Amino acid sequence: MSYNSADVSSFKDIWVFCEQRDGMLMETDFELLSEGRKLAHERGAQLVGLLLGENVKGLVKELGGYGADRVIVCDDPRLKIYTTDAYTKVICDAVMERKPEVLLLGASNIGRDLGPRCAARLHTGLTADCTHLDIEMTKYVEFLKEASTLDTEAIGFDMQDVNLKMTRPAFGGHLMATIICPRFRPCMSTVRPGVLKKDDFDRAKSEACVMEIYPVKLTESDLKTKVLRTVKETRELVDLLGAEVVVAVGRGISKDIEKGISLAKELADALGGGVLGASRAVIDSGWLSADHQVGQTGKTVRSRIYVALGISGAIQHVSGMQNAEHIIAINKSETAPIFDVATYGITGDLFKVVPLMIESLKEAN
Ligand SMILES: Cc1cc2nc3c(=O)[nH]c(=O)nc-3n(C[C@H](O)[C@H](O)[C@H](O)COP(=O)(O)OP(=O)(O)OC[C@H]3O[C@@H](n4cnc5c(N)ncnc54)[C@H](O)[C@@H]3O)c2cc1C
Repeated sequence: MSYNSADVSSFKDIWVFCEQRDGMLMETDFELLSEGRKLAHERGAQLVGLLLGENVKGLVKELGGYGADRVIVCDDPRLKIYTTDAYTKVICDAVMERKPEVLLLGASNIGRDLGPRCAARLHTGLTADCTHLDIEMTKYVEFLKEASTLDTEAIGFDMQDVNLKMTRPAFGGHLMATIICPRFRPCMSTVRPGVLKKDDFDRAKSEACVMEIYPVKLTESDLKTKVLRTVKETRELVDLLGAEVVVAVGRGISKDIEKGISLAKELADALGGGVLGASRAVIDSGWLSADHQVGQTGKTVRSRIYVALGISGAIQHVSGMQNAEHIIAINKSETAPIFDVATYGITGDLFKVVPLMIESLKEAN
């Protein structure tokens, strides 16, 4: 098999690594497929899911419903539980043989481990932790303005001049960097869970999706680690990603931490099954566990309601909650930047304002 990552014209199609754990697909898979669908449409390419695991064929139609034209299934008992060696080997084999133009992975713990390994082995570039993807069409549009035909060959336009634009926060989140990988393929990117919008499930697309079984070639020497047992953390983690309502606390609760947290929980309940979030200041101070963190180095939420209690609104926090539908900010400083993104802002002491909100909500219910 000849593989040369610099031979960019021999690569085509958009691939999405579809992560599953215990036979359950991740929400990020659907977000990536929905975005991948748009990219594939613009490139006139196929959208292909890459699914690794054991007995996972039953998941193919679900991936089709979110846009995959085809799903390549690598089914093997040695892929049941994720290991870096086995997954890297199988993915790189498939990529070297089929040569996709783009390979997208979720920036989950697994994606963050797997992406760089594969990129190094495939001799290509990777943009980690992206928040936005786009196809660079500028040159194409310029050509079309001059041309009288859509036939790119006839106008001498090289479609390989079209690049995937991968955007991610840089310099501590103070600016957004857009990165391209013009000389090598595939263009690889890990994308933060929750930032891309997932489409609705489409039954017709699901039915039309084609499954392809890829022969897994693994030998004992490919596997350097063995998972002996998996110990699940018994503590219940908060589900910020799927939450409809998030009430988040910041350093503004420092006057009485326990009271601040319990008020936030009470408000979350009064708003209807809300989930407790936090700024990084709260996590770094050890007041709440890391799974509560919202922001650039935490989770990205798209809740219907987001309440920020005593949070200043630093760019790194805002990048994780600005897509919420209704943002309610309570801060004692009227110049706090959180008010710039808030739908409703209340200037005041959270310890006085929140009990009044809870009371009115209880009365209204
Ligand atoms: C690389 C990098 C990544 C980062 N990632 C994240 C991230 O993922 N998430 C994140 O949140 N941060 C992140 N940060 C940190 C971020 O820059 C801020 O330091 C942090 O968000 C501040 O948290 P805060 O708003 O709770 O605290 P502060 O900035 O200290 O703000 C506290 C606010 O509370 C208000 N207040 C005080 N008392 C009261 C009261 N009684 N009632 C009402 N309001 C009150 C104050 O007016 C103030 O606005 C990151 C930073 C870096 C450099």
